[in-house]
Amino acid sequence: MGFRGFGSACFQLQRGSLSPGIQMMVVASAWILKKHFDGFPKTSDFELKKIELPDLKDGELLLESVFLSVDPYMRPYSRRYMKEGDIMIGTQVARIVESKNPAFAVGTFVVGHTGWRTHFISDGKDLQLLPSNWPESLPKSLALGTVGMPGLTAYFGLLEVCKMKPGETVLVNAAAGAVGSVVGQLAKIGGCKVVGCAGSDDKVAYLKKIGFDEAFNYRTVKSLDEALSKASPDGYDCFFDNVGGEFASVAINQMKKYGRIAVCGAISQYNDSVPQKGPYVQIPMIFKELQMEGFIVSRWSNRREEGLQALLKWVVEGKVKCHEQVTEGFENMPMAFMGMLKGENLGKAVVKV
Ligand SMILES: NC(=O)C1=CN([C@@H]2O[C@H](COP(=O)(O)OP(=O)(O)OC[C@H]3O[C@@H](n4cnc5c(N)ncnc54)[C@H](OP(=O)(O)O)[C@@H]3O)[C@@H](O)[C@H]2O)C=CC1
Ligand SMILES: CCCCCCCCC/C=C/C=O
Repeated sequence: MGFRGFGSACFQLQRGSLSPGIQMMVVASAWILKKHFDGFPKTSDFELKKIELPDLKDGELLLESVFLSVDPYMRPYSRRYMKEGDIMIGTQVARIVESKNPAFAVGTFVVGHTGWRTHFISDGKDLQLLPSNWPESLPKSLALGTVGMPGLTAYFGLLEVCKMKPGETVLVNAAAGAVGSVVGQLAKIGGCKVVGCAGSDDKVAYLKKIGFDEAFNYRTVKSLDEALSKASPDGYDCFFDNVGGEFASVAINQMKKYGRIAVCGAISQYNDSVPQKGPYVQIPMIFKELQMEGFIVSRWSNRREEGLQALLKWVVEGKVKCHEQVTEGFENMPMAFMGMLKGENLGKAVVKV
């Protein structure tokens, strides 16, 4: 596994560390969406704010973020679900530093969904515990990646949407990223041939290292159509689409009859101010009798434990390899987010506080 930058968590101020009876104010840092993104996000769209946290009430916990996730969905979600001035949406692995809730012990690590902030207060209801059999030696940051939401996206997208079967050929784009790298490895475990596309030669080398049968750099091939055809002359049974746009328009023509397309993401369109125009999907859909289904991973929230246990087992057994792109420092959240959108990450992009 390629891990970088692990170390101890950083405290800003720890309440309860002074003499009994003396309470220190905890000040959280938070990144705010100052201005809605127009095109590609800019540094000036974000603002770092300080938030004073109140004393804990009975039943509450104080948590400090240890790792925070930067994900593509934040770009389209911000426009749809956030207003200017809101804390940036997001998920973190956090450690409980103070507890007035007997169900949660100080020192426990959990996954929270409270956005880009260093500290927060919770009543525990919105927190997800890491699987109880999480090995001590396994980085907890993986709960944001391979053994977290992106891994679950790969797992349910392949099993339930692509309905992959042994012997089939699976195509995945953004293949060296958080979701794509798991898609390819799960498809191999499932007995498929796997073709992956990524945006640099280093990423292509990584895909081959982790077992992809064919991989190419979509930025440097002369013709995407020819490269797809060369990688699988008989076409594709399953297409796990993370990218959308022009890539998907070309790939759809290489599907086999009755092929299945899982529309997972459309990152090539997230920063468009003006929507892209066709080619349109209807003609290949009709003549190849394709199934094309969009999905959001939360559809399978009731099977989260099943997915996490399967992913955790494969990771522990070494059957699924993980790589993380770790950016150091909470102050670098916007940079890490923008870098991920530009393709600077290999594997899951996370920030270590
Ligand atoms: N439906 C769902 O429930 C979920 C959907 N998703 C979606 O899955 C996709 C992958 O997410 P995730 O694995 O977290 O992110 P990644 O770790 O794959 O990071 C994003 C990658 O996208 C690629 N990329 C960026 N811009 C473009 C572009 N214009 N054309 C082609 N590729 C581009 C870059 O890789 P490269 O260098 O190869 O270009 C970049 O590294 C996203 O579309 C995301 O929105 C993610 C989670 C859940
Ligand atoms: C506050 C964090 C909510 C996490 C939601 C994750 C859902 C991701 C769905 C992704 C869609 C497209 O990228």
